[in-house]
Amino acid sequence: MVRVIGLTGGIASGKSTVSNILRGLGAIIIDADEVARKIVGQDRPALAEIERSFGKEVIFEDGNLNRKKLGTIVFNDQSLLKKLNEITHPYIIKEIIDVINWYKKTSNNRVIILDAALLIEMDLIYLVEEVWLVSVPKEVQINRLIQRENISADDAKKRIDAQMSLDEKKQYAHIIIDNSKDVDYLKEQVEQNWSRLIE
Ligand SMILES: CC(C)(COP(=O)(O)OP(=O)(O)OC[C@H]1O[C@@H](n2cnc3c(N)ncnc32)[C@H](O)[C@@H]1O)[C@@H](O)C(=O)NCCC(=O)NCCS
Ligand SMILES: Nc1ncnc2c1ncn2[C@@H]1O[C@H](COP(=O)(O)OP(=O)(O)OP(=O)(O)O)[C@@H](O)[C@H]1O
Repeated sequence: MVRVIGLTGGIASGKSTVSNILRGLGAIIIDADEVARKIVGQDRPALAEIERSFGKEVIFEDGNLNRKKLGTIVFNDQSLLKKLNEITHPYIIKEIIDVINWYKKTSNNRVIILDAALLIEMDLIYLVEEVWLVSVPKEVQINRLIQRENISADDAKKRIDAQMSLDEKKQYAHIIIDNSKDVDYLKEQVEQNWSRLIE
């Protein structure tokens, strides 16, 4: 049997860090950001739709998506973010379901971690048996985001505010992982939940 766990949390809350720990413990990771990058690859229909809606200026000369430019556009305008979601989400959801089904057919006795910032917003909860939520105080989240992306505090806040709030997400969570301290503290909680899961 293949089991599927949803891992969610705001931008830069620490989902990838948790996924890496879980991979080391034997989990299969499906990273929704990676899927989202794949479906806008060159010659993919989603990329053509983005070009039609957002114009040539979000496409590099070599045909690849200018992610930084498109990010700046959509994270400054809710209605444009909605438009981008309407184009990309159906492709992302289809690909995630296809990958889960492939693992279900080809694997046995494994746990899949579906790492998705927008797990709740994209209505993917029905695919998972538990929702694990990575929680960080907003100030810590802003600081980690600024450091990782090298962006301004203002841009970091805009990206955070484009997502469902942590309090709202908590209503859907079975497990809350506290990532306000160091990585050892994070690891301890992840290992505990993994042991409980595979017991
Ligand atoms: C806007 C884009 C081009 C910016 O690309 P960029 O390389 O700068 O960021 P990246 O894709 O690595 O995303 C980083 C983080 O931003 C946040 N984020 C991304 N898309 C969204 C969105 N539509 N709404 C809210 N937050 C988002 C997530 O926390 C994500 O982990 C890109 O994020 C995108 O195409 N987004 C739409 C697809 C999507 O919803 N992806 C998230 C799937 S969970
Ligand atoms: N406990 C921690 N202490 C210090 N830094 C941390 C901790 N956890 C994560 N980080 C750092 O914070 C940043 C965000 O973490 P990570 O990339 O895992 O978040 P994420 O939720 O996967 O982000 P995204 O939403 O963009 O996918 C990274 O630079 C990571 O190295």
